[in-house]
Amino acid sequence: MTVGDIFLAGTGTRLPPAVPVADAVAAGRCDPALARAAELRSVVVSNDESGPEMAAAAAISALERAGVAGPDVDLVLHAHVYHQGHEIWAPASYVQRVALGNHCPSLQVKQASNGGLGALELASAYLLADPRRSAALVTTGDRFAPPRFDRYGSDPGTFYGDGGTALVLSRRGGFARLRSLVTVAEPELEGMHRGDDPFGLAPFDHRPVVDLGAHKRDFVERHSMSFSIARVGLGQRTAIKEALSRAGVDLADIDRFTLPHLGRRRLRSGYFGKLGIDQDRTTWHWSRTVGHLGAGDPIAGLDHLVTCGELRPGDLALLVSVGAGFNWSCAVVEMLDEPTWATGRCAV
Ligand SMILES: CCC(=O)NCCNC(=O)CCNC(=O)[C@H](O)C(C)(C)COP(=O)(O)O
Repeated sequence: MTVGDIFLAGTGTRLPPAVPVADAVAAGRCDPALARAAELRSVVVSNDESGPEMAAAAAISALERAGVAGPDVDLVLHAHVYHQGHEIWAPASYVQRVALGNHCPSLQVKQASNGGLGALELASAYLLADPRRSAALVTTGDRFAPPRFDRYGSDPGTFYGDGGTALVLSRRGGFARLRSLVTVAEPELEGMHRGDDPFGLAPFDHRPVVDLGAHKRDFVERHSMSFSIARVGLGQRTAIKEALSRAGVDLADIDRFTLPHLGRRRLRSGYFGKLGIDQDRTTWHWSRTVGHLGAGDPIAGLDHLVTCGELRPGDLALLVSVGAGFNWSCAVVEMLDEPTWATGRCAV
């Protein structure tokens, strides 16, 4: 999508305290070999707040920064990956009630870890479809808590963190402009997160803990690792290339990259080397203290880069995202102003 006049008016994150990976290793909660390969320093872990509660808190911050209130918002999209705390329930309506109190449509978006940018793409199209619409709220929120999810071992190579993120899109203006947003899909890879398990009747029918490693092993046994690596790499490269092209820029024009909060091994094999991305211009140095926030990595990464003053007016950011399916979204964002929350003060 080459986007017309869609602006980013405000971002917000709600991240709980960081737990050092070394502590998890010492306590026997994290495999030392996985910790050595992932090279994360810590993951943020919620002891009390659920994904929707953290999403709502992030939304309140983003709306305040954007100067946007309930009556201005024409759509709420809440993206998530994992259990939201209740069974038959509407977490998007919870975020809407707590953060907005308005009456526009509110929906959940599930596109695994690509859900944040997937929601951004849908919200952009929704705003462009009707000139009377002016703003949309996109949130993400997840809490990857045990016993059913092992944040260090359920997806070997990725350590998961808990948190909420929010982004306010506006047609009236903002600190940045959405120059392009492209999504590429490859459903041939959906089996990589399903494996050989039959379809169940209820969550966790077949295994007590999420085990994406087992599903990947089943898939690779049938389709080979070379096929998997090649198709995953092709999809990511295609999304990046198309997003750059539609924005009329090259990779060399990009000042900062928000990358998926994967471990270092996965980033090295899938991003740094393959795409020729200088890791010092990415969010890796920060994401290695946070962990994978499910659908929230791109919004959290952008919020971090802006808050830390790493993105200045005129700079370009490439938001790079991937989700089981697979789906890959990439967005080019052009910084227009220095927002008030760009304090330059942030922990890394
Ligand atoms: C909900 C989880 C989710 O959507 N995660 C995003 C998709 N997963 C990833 O991108 C993680 C990296 N995995 C891969 O690239 C593929 O599984 C490969 C290409 C098979 C490599 O696997 P690895 O050897 O790193 O386990």
